[in-house]
Amino acid sequence: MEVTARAPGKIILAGEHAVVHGYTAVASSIDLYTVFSIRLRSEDDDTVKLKLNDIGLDFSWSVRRIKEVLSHLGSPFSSTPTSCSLETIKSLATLVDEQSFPETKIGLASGVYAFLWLYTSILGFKPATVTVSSELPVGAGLGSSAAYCVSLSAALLALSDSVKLDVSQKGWSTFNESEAELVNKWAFEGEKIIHGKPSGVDNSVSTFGNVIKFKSGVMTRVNSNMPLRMLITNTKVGRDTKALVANVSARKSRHPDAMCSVLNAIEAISDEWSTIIQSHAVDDLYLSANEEKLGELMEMNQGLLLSIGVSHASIENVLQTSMKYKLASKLTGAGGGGCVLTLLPTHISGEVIGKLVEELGSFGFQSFTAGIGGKGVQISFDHSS
Ligand SMILES: Nc1ncnc2c1ncn2[C@@H]1O[C@H](COP(=O)(O)OP(=O)(O)O)[C@@H](O)[C@H]1O
Ligand SMILES: C[C@@](O)(CCOP(=O)(O)O)CC(=O)O
Ligand SMILES: [Mg+2]
Repeated sequence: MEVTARAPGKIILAGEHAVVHGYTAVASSIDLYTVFSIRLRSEDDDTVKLKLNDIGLDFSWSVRRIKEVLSHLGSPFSSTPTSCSLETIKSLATLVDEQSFPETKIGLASGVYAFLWLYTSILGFKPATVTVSSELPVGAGLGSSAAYCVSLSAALLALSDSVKLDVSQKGWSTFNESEAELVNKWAFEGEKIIHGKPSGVDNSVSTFGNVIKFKSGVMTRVNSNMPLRMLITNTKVGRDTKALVANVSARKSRHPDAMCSVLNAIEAISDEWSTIIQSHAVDDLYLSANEEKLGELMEMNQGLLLSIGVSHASIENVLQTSMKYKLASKLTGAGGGGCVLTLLPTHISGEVIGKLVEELGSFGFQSFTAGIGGKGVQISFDHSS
């Protein structure tokens, strides 16, 4: 039997970075998925194979070697989500180094550590072939790391004794609330390995889907009543969430009062976002007034993100280009490159959007739209082999 789990990426509508420091963010899932498939191998086949299709890397460890390197942990099984210690990360790095990880892709190694931690903690030392592929750009602000950790945790838990799923179901099925909570907690432990200090907003929205408000580890569902359309532009400038989050923390310790004011202002923007999208548009006039307000909030949020040091020349380029078409934009995710959101109000014509996309394309950027606010993590079972 093969288990497949898929988890969506996300856009942060307001409040990235501030949310790491306990201030509110509003985020939504998007209909681009990361998919993990796990096929258990027979017990006498001593290998765990990992195929990372998007980054073109394959790994193969013998179960015996994994056991040997992690022997200090005793039994790896844990029914409750557990953090990976620094000592264990070092051991996991040994396992990865032994497979001669290419120097040029070393920034991706933490995803493999997260895999090994979640795998051994949830499933123990079972031989298997594991494959991942994603529709999300990796490291571009659309929450690929969270979608990776959520879909991996979901597939592993589906094979463990911790959750009891109906494996005879056909097609995609969802987890119940407490199972989803367990998936979310394990995924957060994986995000910690990749990000250092994640807020938890990305793994929560990837697990539960839809639109959420998130503050100090607590998620609230937001009933969006607005038809939101965003153009997502990938500047293709690479960046690393862990480094950007650490830079903001360093700026906060250098200028605590100024940063506190900025982060409070971001929180006010997030709160207003959630109020506006929950309101029912009584007519077109009301809708376009609300769209205008959201555009202004995006401009203000972007200005504050610039002030905390996470914008980038490529992001500013997207902002200026979209401004020519009187459209508001902001970065999404950690910034420093990656993706930018441009609000597409209902009145905007397809022709104008086409022109904007073409102009952005002339800089080498790639623009696309995605469905906003769909389902969270899902699972499916294939009995054909
Ligand atoms: N499909 C994938 N295959 C391999 N690694 C992945 C994949 N998706 C995410 N990752 C891991 O997540 C990291 C990117 O996470 P991050 O810097 O938080 O950016 P984002 O979450 O915005 O895409 C990568 O360096 C890699 O370790
Ligand atoms: C910057 C931050 O708010 C969002 C990071 O999102 P991403 O990894 O860039 O998709 C960090 C966090 O909330 O954990
Ligand atoms: Mg991430």
